[in-house]
Amino acid sequence: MGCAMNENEGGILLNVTGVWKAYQRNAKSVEVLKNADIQVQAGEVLGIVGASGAGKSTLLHIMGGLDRPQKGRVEFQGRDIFAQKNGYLEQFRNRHVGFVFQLFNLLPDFTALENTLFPGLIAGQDEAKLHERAVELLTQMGLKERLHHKPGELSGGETQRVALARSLVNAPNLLLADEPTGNLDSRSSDAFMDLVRDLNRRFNQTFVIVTHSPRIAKSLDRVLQLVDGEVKPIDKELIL
Ligand SMILES: Nc1ncnc2c1ncn2[C@@H]1O[C@H](COP(=O)(O)OP(=O)(O)OP(=O)(O)O)[C@@H](O)[C@H]1O
Repeated sequence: MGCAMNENEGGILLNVTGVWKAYQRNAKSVEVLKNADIQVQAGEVLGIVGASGAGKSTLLHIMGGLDRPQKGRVEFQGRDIFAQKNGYLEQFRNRHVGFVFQLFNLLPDFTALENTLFPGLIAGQDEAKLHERAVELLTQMGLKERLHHKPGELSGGETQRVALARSLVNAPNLLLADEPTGNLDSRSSDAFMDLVRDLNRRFNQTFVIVTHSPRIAKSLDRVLQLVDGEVKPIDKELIL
């Protein structure tokens, strides 16, 4: 790809400590995260598994600064992301984190290329360089012939690869993916995970991937399990 991806050089990239999150439901408070801790190492591909409703998406959203915990800290480069001055959180989300969701979240009226450009335009990247990088990323994803197609004209696998290109356009330190292959057939899912591996190997790109798939979980560097609101290590060999 020929583009500097980020400055990940080992060590803890994101340090989540004592995170607590409860939702109000029918006038009752339901505790989803209770003292959840996660240390994401720079350059790893980390998996998060857990039963449906265990709080995986909630945790991922908090890690990416999309949602606030009631207690606890999320530290990036030694700073508590929720305790900084105006504008920090938006900047953190836009420049340092990339998100890939199961439902892709692409804008339907814009082409693959335009969707990929958006986060870079918001970040104020130089337009010519941004365009070059977006085309390069989409080409890398095997989408050179699909640059001007809208999401409705793409397959599920292609759409998800556009979402991956879009999430990488600002060279984020951390890529957070919530069930990224949940809607894909096994071939597209394998192709997506091959790209993840390739990005990790070539650019030391750090990933946190929430997955229900035992096959994907087993292929990751390290897997954590969310149980009763807490994060616990799990032996990959024991994942069925
Ligand atoms: N905004 C909200 N308001 C109220 N309850 C919520 C909200 N978001 C999530 N929840 C509840 O919190 C719990 C955890 O949800 P979350 O989506 O984090 O779980 P999950 O592990 O990602 O589940 P799944 O694997 O099914 O996607 C669920 O019981 C869910 O219903």
